[in-house]
Amino acid sequence: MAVYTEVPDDEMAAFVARYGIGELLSAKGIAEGVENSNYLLHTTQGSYILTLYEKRVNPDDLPFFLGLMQHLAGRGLICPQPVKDSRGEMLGRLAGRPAAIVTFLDGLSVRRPTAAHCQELGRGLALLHEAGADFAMERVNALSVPGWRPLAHQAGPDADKVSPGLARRIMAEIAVHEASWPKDLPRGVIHADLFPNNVFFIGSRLSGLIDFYFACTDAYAYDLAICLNSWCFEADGSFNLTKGQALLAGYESVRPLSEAEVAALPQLCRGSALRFLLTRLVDWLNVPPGALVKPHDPLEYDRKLAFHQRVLDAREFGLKR
Ligand SMILES: Nc1ncnc2c1ncn2[C@@H]1O[C@H](COP(=O)(O)OP(=O)(O)OP(=O)(O)O)[C@@H](O)[C@H]1O
Ligand SMILES: N[C@@H](CCO)C(=O)O
Repeated sequence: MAVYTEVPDDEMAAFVARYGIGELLSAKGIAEGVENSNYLLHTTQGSYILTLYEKRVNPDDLPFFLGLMQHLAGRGLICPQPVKDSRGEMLGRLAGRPAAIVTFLDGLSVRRPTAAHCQELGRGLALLHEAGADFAMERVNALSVPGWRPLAHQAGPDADKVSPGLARRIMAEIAVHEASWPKDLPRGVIHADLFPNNVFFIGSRLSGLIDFYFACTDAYAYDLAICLNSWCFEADGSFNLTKGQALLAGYESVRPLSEAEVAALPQLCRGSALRFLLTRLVDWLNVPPGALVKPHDPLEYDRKLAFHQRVLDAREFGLKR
């Protein structure tokens, strides 16, 4: 994560003191990520992550995110667990922002996932879907089709400064999905941002999932599409069929896809590429002055979108049927 909000030392220590997690020894801003401000805390009792929720997080959604992590951890999924303060509250306020402390997970994220990592990830994603199936709360995916036109307007004509013709390409793509987005697919809790930086491994074994702040209620296969996009392309822009096959096989080893999900996968991949192109574009054009953040390249997702516009069948992602 990034650091948008600096917290004075005395405020930080007073905040941590309310949680019964020992005395604060150090608090370091974490430069990775783009969404919220994160600090790695060391206390006399161990390590924790402090998150201050920023612009894209609606405070009304925080009970969903924190409740979900608690629910998934209770179902045996390895994910951060929100820590309660002395009044039993998971959500606090620090430096003018909503804030929470969660447990620290061991493991490392991989920059260049192998097919074995993709297989583990696929399995982990399906386990997440199963573990979330009986979570009682719902959250609309604010970054699905109805959210794309407002994002495109936010970027406006400046999109063409990033790549000539981009504004027009985006509007044409939005129109395609508004007219034909698949409905009635199996749905439930999805992570919606399970990129390699949000998945930890110890050796080749998946050891934990983090960053549930885009989680929502949506089609399971859309989560798979997000992972195909973020795990299976190479740095040269090519799609790695072996990785796609491994990811899908890992997923189906736990939760086989229905025919409708298989048929919808090419469009879901296309829409997911557009979603990340749009949010990255808006962020690229609006870096807050002084923030410790490195925005992601929107054009990476423009190239992925171009790939998906030519895909006709999920077998082109490595699906073996
Ligand atoms: N519970 C945790 N345990 C260990 N490390 C964590 C934990 N939560 C976050 N981190 C560390 O902080 C970094 C940023 O966290 P995270 O990915 O949640 O930020 P973000 O701003 O939401 O990022 P993104 O760009 O993926 O949305 C991670 O890469 C990881 O190194
Ligand atoms: N994972 C996202 C950032 C968080 O939404 C991206 O890479 O664009």
